[in-house]
Amino acid sequence: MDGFAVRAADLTTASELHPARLMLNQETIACGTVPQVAVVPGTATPIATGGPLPRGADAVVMSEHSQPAENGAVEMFRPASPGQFISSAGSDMARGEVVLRAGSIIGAREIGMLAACGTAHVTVACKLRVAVVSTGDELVQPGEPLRPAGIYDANGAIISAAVIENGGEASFLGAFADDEEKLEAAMRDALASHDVLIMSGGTSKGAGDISYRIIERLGSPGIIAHGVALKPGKPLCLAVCDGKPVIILPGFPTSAMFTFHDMIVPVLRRLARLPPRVDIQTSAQLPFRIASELGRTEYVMVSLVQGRDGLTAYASGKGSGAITAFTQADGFIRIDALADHLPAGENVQVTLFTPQVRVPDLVVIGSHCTGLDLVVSKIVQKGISVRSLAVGSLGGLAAARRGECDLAPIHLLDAQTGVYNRPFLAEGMELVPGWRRMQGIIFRSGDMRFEGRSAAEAMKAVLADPECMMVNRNQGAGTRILIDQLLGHARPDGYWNQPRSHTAVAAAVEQRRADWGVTIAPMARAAGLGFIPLTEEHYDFVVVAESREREPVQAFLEALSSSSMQDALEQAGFSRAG
Ligand SMILES: Nc1nc2c(c(=O)[nH]1)N[C@H]1C(S)=C(S)[C@@H](COP(=O)(O)OP(=O)(O)OC[C@H]3O[C@@H](n4cnc5c(N)ncnc54)[C@H](O)[C@@H]3O)O[C@H]1N2
Ligand code: MOO
Repeated sequence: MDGFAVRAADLTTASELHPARLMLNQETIACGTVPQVAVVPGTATPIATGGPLPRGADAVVMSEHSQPAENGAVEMFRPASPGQFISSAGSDMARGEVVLRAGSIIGAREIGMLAACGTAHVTVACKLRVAVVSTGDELVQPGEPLRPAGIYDANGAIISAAVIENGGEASFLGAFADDEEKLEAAMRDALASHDVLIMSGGTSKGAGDISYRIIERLGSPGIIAHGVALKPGKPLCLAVCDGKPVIILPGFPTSAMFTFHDMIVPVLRRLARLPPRVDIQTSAQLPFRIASELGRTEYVMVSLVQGRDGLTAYASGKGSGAITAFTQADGFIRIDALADHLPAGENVQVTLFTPQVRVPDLVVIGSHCTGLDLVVSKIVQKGISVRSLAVGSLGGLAAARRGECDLAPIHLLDAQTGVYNRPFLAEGMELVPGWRRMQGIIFRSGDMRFEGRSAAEAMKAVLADPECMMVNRNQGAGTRILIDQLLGHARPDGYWNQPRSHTAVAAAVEQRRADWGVTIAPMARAAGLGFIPLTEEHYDFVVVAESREREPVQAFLEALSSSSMQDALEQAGFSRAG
């Protein structure tokens, strides 16, 4: 404390009425001042917080409890207990005490400890220098324009970040074309200046898959394993070239990531002297049956939602090439190599990506629509967290019945009544109108088989032209019902091309793999395609009764009905309900 160094025995009778009077010594101790004068009985020395205690003193009195007196004296109004406001040497750390153990990760707090001990240099484990290389003729770096048939290099960024997260120092050396000579030179350079080489792509059976052949020339013993019984990740290649690990991860980003975490992370962490990663698990129930390949341990990413009887784990089900599951999933489940499926209702252990389950404020499960993103974005801006799972209208209805979601967006036509959505409601469900989506025939602008024609005329032109190629939709899609109505018994070329999404239909026409298909107006607009309107589809929201009054649900419904949102939806090509 800022005050006076004293002898406690001098102040035993001090009080407001009868203060103790002490003579001031002729020095003031600031921090960093070495005391010269001893505090003898009847004296006090002014001292600053943190100043070293003079010989003889055994307590400090705060200046607030004192008052200057005449003739170089000071009056004290309170007794002091011996040791008061003094930290003695060894109270923080004793001589010989261990302050930091080998193997500790040095962060701000540990650096503080070292600095306080006066330690400027410590011996640390080197960060592994990890070279990251992507391979494939098709790869384009993020930020560059995507050329036809190009694919953005996601693995370079993913693997570099994952290396850093696990204690390494990543140098991303770029994406290399499938040119054996150049790739070999790049691999040799990378190995010369790094401790580990991690590549991705080109490890399965394709003509351009050359990297694993190069490894055999880079050093001994070479390839240790090529192919693992994992899904995703089968073609993983593990090698050691003259003492340095060389890894080729599969090209598909999901496959690359799972094998990286399963097989590479433990090695990197051990080499970096980091403790093993701690995986946190939680149990959940599966809403659907999941089929699995016999003979390969399968990892499936899942998103968790709170159901009535605990957590439900929705599988992402998008396959090795999909990247969105990473950000939408909460974790993954593991299916034994000897199981060919997991039944609906099965209890599973979910390994979490984050230390806790993130329970969202609002859960939306059902049919996806780009219009939905507009509404969701608006309430996310207000700080409401939203989990939106695209499982189709029927999946949404089932989730609503099980109490797993607050809202289920659906667009289901009841063939008997010709009424949308309402006939599908069960007890405890309410329908809130969403918006309408005009379905129609899409084509490339300028195609005279379609340009300026009615739907009937266009269909006549299509059926008269054997060169005209269509793209269909999957069974069960509302759009498929429309297509079948248009075609009657006709089966034009392309009929068996049956993708599962509006986006895929638009892409097929845009990229000239088909000349026409049926999708919604906003999709045609976004892809710059011509459009012949057919009929309007109703996209509405099932609200689960027990959620109706919840604040996030109210916020969603308010955002939905606001005039600014209705304008934004209209601008995006949707039309108002009702
Ligand atoms: N005949 C067989 N074909 C395939 C087999 C097989 O056993 N026999 N295995 C399949 C499995 S399983 C996987 S996984 C893939 C992985 O193959 P590769 O490691 O050779 O990968 P690529 O063919 O180079 O690429 C696959 C896919 O991923 C894209 N890719 C590649 N690099 C990147 C990157 N850096 N960022 C984003 N995307 C990337 C690439 O464009 C391809 O689309 O092989 C199956 N085939
Ligand atoms: O092993 Mo591959 O990753 O299943 O597609």
